[in-house]
Amino acid sequence: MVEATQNSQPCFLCRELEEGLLYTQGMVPAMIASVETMLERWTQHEKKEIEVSKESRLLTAEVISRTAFGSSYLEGEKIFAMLMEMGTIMARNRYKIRLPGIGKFLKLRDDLESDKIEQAIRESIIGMIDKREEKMVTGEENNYGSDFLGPLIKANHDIDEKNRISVDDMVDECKTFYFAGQETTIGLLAFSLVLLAIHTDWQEKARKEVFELFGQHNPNVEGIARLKIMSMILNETLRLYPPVISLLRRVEREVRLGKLIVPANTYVMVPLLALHHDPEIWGQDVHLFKPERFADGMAKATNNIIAGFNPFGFGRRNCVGLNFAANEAKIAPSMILQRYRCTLSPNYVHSPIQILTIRPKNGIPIIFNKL
Ligand code: HEM
Repeated sequence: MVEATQNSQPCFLCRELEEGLLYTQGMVPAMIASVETMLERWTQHEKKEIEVSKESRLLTAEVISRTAFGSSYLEGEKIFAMLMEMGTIMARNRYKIRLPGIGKFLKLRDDLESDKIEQAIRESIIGMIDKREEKMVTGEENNYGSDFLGPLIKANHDIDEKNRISVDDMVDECKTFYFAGQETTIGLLAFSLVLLAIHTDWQEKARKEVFELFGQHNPNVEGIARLKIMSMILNETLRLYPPVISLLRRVEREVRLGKLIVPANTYVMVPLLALHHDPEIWGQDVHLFKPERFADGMAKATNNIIAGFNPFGFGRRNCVGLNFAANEAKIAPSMILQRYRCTLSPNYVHSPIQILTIRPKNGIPIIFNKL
């Protein structure tokens, strides 16, 4: 079997917790409030260029801070900055070959720097946890909170050892949540806005759908589930610019893959980007933006090779944040389209680059004109 692999033994209890928390629709109001904060900022910049990748970074940070940690972006700002720094170091060292074992004795500058950042992130997260615990002890609150962090702390205090998670698990969970939840969603939001700004016919179709479902009101859970055009646009964005370009799996026992016999313990890379751009799956127009591919379902879009489209991974280690990301990626453009018509700035230079995830190298300047 080809199995998911991670650096450490996965915390399956944490995964169960994540699934429970992330599949709820209760996070929609916090997402809407975060988009409102962003749009409020935009009122100062109407008709001028807005740097959309920066805005997407702020928005996703605000959404995660509010939904997962019950705080505003400002409180989590330090952690986001440190994680970004850590991401840059990781990307810089990704393809460097090191002799096994030597890293224990010989620390390079980046190793020392990342150890320092990791310790500081840990301290910040433990600080947030301590604050919650203190409020419980003093009676200021009668639970640990209903966001993502609350149930993690509760699980850390579970009297049943089987259900208890360690402090390290809690810290790891928070880091994963901040990191996995932000970098990926920034790419989806930013590139979907680029494509809408270029393909104004699809922008109009999406706007029409948004007005039909919500009018001038904020998106609601029922309507979000019915956004068909928007879903097609987001799928096509994820196909062209998958934030995660490959998956890694370790083969647990010998397995036949087509003509290949793959021995146990081999690492197999699943190249999502290549699959998403394979003309055999998508046709000769594979490089064009054509959301209509997804109009009649996944089987039709992928020429019956459903494994050809997997932006969120697959199997039991697939992305737990899929619904969370889908909600956020539908809410933000819906609320933007209700207010603005957008066009790409002449200063835009198309330059997707992979730094852990796919992102725009030179930013995304877009001009927003009030409807
Ligand atoms: C456009 C947005 C996103 C994309 C494209 C994406 C993609 C992915 C992919 C490809 C994986 C690896 C899956 C595999 O190996 O099969 C993954 C894992 C994961 N994602 Fe996402 N993700 C997104 C958003 C999010 C969000 C918003 C969160 C949390 C709020 C999140 C949390 C996670 C976690 C915790 C894992 C690890 C799951 C595990 O190993 O059990 N992701 N994601």
